[in-house]
Amino acid sequence: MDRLLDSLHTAPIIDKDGYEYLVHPITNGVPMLDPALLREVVVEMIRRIDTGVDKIVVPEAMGIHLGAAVSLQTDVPLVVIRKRPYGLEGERRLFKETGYSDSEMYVNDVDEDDRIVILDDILSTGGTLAAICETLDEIGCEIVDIVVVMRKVGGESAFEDIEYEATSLVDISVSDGEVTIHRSVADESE
Ligand SMILES: O=P(O)(O)OC[C@H]1O[C@H](OP(=O)(O)OP(=O)(O)O)[C@H](O)[C@@H]1O
Ligand SMILES: Nc1ncnc2[nH]cnc12
Repeated sequence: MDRLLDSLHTAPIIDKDGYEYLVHPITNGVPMLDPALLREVVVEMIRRIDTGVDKIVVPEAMGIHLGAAVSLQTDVPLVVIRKRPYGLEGERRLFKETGYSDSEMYVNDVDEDDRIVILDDILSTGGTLAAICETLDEIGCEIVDIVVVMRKVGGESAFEDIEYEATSLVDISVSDGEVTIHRSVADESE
């Protein structure tokens, strides 16, 4: 996890209307994503999921590179929850709130009884993952694992109100222009 931990200390932090926002290769694709960093993260994510599931589900946009890499390695099909509707039969709309935006997303191709792994880059206010889990529950899927690269700790999380647990590779806080690392999976092997 050296690459991920090092990259967190060098990532720029910008102000989004008072919200301290980390600009990181995994969460933004900016600064550019080193393949060795992506590989390190994806290997750790795959270690933490049941690869015998029916589908990997990721939200657009910054779940896509992670989901694509995990899908290639595991042969599990990838479903992307999109920010635009296609109007296809069975499409479901969800409403999500994050720390800096409110928006709609659209779920296609997830069916009752599907066994699902959800992946994403970051769990921050939890609004995105809470909305996704609620919608997959309504459809009648089984959410087997939820894995994120980073979890922001120290704030309120909508995700705490729901029955699922998310595994993170690293827990961070972002404050006064600095990232603090609270825990990482690297600690588990010590
Ligand atoms: O826990 P939350 O507060 O919901 O924040 C986490 C979400 O925020 C980001 O997505 P964003 O909606 O900014 O879209 P992007 O992936 O297109 O950058 C990120 O990729 C997560 O999906
Ligand atoms: N890149 C990011 N930095 C800080 N908080 C976030 N919440 C969602 N994405 C984030």
